[in-house]
Amino acid sequence: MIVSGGGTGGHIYPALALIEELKKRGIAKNNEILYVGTKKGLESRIVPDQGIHFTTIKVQGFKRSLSLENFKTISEFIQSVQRSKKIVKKFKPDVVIGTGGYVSGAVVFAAARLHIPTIVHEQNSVAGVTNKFLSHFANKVAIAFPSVADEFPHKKVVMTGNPRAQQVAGMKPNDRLSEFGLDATIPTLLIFGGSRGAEKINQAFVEAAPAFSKRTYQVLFASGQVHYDAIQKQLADVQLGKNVVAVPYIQDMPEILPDVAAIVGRAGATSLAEITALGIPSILIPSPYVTHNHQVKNAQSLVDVGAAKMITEDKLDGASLLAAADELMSDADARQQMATAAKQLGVPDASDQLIAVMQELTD
Ligand SMILES: CC(=O)N[C@H]1[C@@H](OP(=O)(O)OP(=O)(O)OC[C@H]2O[C@@H](n3ccc(=O)[nH]c3=O)[C@H](O)[C@@H]2O)O[C@H](CO)[C@@H](O)[C@@H]1O
Repeated sequence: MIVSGGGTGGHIYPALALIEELKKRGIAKNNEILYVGTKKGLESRIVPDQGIHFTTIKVQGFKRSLSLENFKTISEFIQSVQRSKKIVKKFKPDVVIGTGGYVSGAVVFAAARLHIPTIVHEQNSVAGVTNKFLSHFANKVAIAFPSVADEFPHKKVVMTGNPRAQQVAGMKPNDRLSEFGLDATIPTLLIFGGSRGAEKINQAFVEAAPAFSKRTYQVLFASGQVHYDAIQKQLADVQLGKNVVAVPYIQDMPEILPDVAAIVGRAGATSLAEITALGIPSILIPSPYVTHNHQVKNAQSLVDVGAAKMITEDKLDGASLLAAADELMSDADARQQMATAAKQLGVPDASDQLIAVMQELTD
């Protein structure tokens, strides 16, 4: 199998979760799996760390408006398809799966041209540009939100959920918070802005940090790797309480999530798959910088059933973050109700469903 998806964690972790399940069930061995990404994307750090065979191609994203740069991009796309074809011909996979991001565009397109069975996985409630393009060539389009079905060729669509949901659904509380110097018996609020961090959320955290330090609940905050130095400088004059911990990135999120009482974060689709798989109450601050504002739609599906609260980014500052956090962390009953509502949206067998689609194509 060749897997390709990249740029941000939201496209990478579902692929890794699928790979983990395939290996666990003995369907594929490590040397039967190749991950194709880019050097620049987060995948070049995350995937090799997992011991998965990894190779890269060079790809560039399309600009929304027509520009000279686009011609360069088109020529690079053609080159990356050629390079992908070489990789596919050499590895000879039975199936190729794309989980989004520009890199998967080249790889899945190349495989489809070589008549290899292909699947694209769309995590979001609004179709990504790459997946929409690929849906014309791929054999199947696996989705995680029923509402996105209409954006793809009807006959190819299968609702599977997001494999990351199955990976976290089986996790139990295990006191991994102690590794951060926190006490797992005290309710803990996890704050992070998607896989790359979000400046506005980071800023609000810095403003609220002195007040968080006086609360009876704990706060674990991940700034995103690239923002960490700046955050440390800003926190230099703040006397952080023992109950507040700031880190650049949480490497092993599935191990941590069962121990957190609530989450403040973006509304990336893979984060939401985790939140609903485990039933974690959340305050969502959708990124306004994504295609067709899809994070608002992602978030709305949780808000509509009482599983989450939403703060729009323009209303976010230290005071509004603190007020929302205090409200949620002081009301265990409300958290329980939100947790129950969230869990009803979860798809804890998403990997099994996606594997069934793969097997159907390759049998
Ligand atoms: C800005 C952008 O383009 N965002 C998109 C991107 O988000 P992004 O890459 O932020 O994706 P998600 O929020 O969906 O997922 C983030 C993933 O990173 C993990 N994590 C995060 C922080 C950390 O410290 N450690 C860690 O492991 C989370 O547990 C989760 O598995 O892909 C998502 C899925 O297609 C889309 O819905 C988002 O709109």
